Amino acid sequence: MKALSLRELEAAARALLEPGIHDLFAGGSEDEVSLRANEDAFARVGLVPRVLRGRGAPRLDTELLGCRASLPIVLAPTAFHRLAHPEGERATARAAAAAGAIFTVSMASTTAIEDIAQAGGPLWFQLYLQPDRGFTEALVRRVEAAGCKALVVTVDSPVFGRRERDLRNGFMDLPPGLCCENMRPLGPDGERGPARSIAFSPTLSWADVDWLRELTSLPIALKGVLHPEDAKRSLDSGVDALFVSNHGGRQLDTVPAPLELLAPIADAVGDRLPLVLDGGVRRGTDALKAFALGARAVAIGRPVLWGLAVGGEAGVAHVLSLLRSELERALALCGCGSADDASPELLHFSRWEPRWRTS
Ligand SMILES: Cc1cc2nc3c(=O)[nH]c(=O)nc-3n(C[C@H](O)[C@H](O)[C@H](O)COP(=O)(O)O)c2cc1C
Ligand SMILES: O=C(O)C(=O)c1ccccc1
Repeated sequence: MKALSLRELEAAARALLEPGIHDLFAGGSEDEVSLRANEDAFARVGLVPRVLRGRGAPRLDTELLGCRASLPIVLAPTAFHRLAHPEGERATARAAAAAGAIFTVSMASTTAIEDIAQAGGPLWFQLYLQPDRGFTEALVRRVEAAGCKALVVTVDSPVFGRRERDLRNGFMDLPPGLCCENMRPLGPDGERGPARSIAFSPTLSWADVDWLRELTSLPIALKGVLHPEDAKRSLDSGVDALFVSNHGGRQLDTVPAPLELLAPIADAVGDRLPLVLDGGVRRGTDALKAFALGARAVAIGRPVLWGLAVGGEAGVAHVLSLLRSELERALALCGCGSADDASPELLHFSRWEPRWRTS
């Protein structure tokens, strides 16, 4: 039976996945306060539709970091797709390409970027800047050669968040036969060396972003910027976009939902930087709320893994098709002809108190 919603797909994936893998995907850090906050934030904002605006069937196509996309929903970088399905990132990439969606490949992908690029769709590449600049530079060249259109530098991980589900389950590393394929340095004849582990470095600073800016002409997005002062600071480093993200509640716990932090960031950067929001986007209405608060696009993490687990390429295609039709419907019901038509006037923030008629 085909899932009618991402909620149904989540339940189907849970039933199929080995519990430890399910927890690895589903979990957040520490008390999972941020994890819960992400979805809750969308439920707490209401939509107040405008009527009779005659905007016609909504258009979803957009351009982001020089990439055309058929919808403003990006696949967020998530590690280890081959734990969800044997075809892993190849299946994800084929589904994204067929849907005209941008796929952000994780540095921790279990398929090499060159193999993922075979699918032919628009790709961005997510990078954890490594203290070994020589390695980072070689990887950037590799990613450029593979045809990736942008780098997404994750800046919310100076250390790895404490994921207590994984500690309890004893998930330590990938099983034999799987590794982070992009962490295997290429030799002179393209042969792949042993995989290095990904370093998370608390010494990274804006100077490293400046270094990367000099190194490549690819557009650069910073992922995990949540403070308006950091958003402003990023304007000085020549970056091209920001992902407003709390890493799906997997890094610092008790960070508020990105949806709640979006407006001040949009104020801080104005029209100078496009914003991509991720965390808890499960419905077309969620995406619409993010657009109304200043996001140019949203990104989805876990739903892609649910789709993969349930149906490989077809499962991911189903995720994208559900969200596409939900977003079209939400826009039409709000009287919007495109995501650009969404504005805060559509939003209702409840401070509801009963007021009784007394006379
Ligand atoms: C299993 C899993 C693996 C992830 N791996 C990465 C990663 O390798 N790099 C990264 O920047 N973010 C990673 N993220 C965070 C996502 O890019 C994204 O910020 C988050 O999943 C969005 O929230 P959502 O899952 O509620 O849609 C991962 C998230 C999950 C759930
Ligand atoms: O799980 C994550 O959130 C994540 O970012 C990650 C990064 C590297 C390896 C495994 C997971």
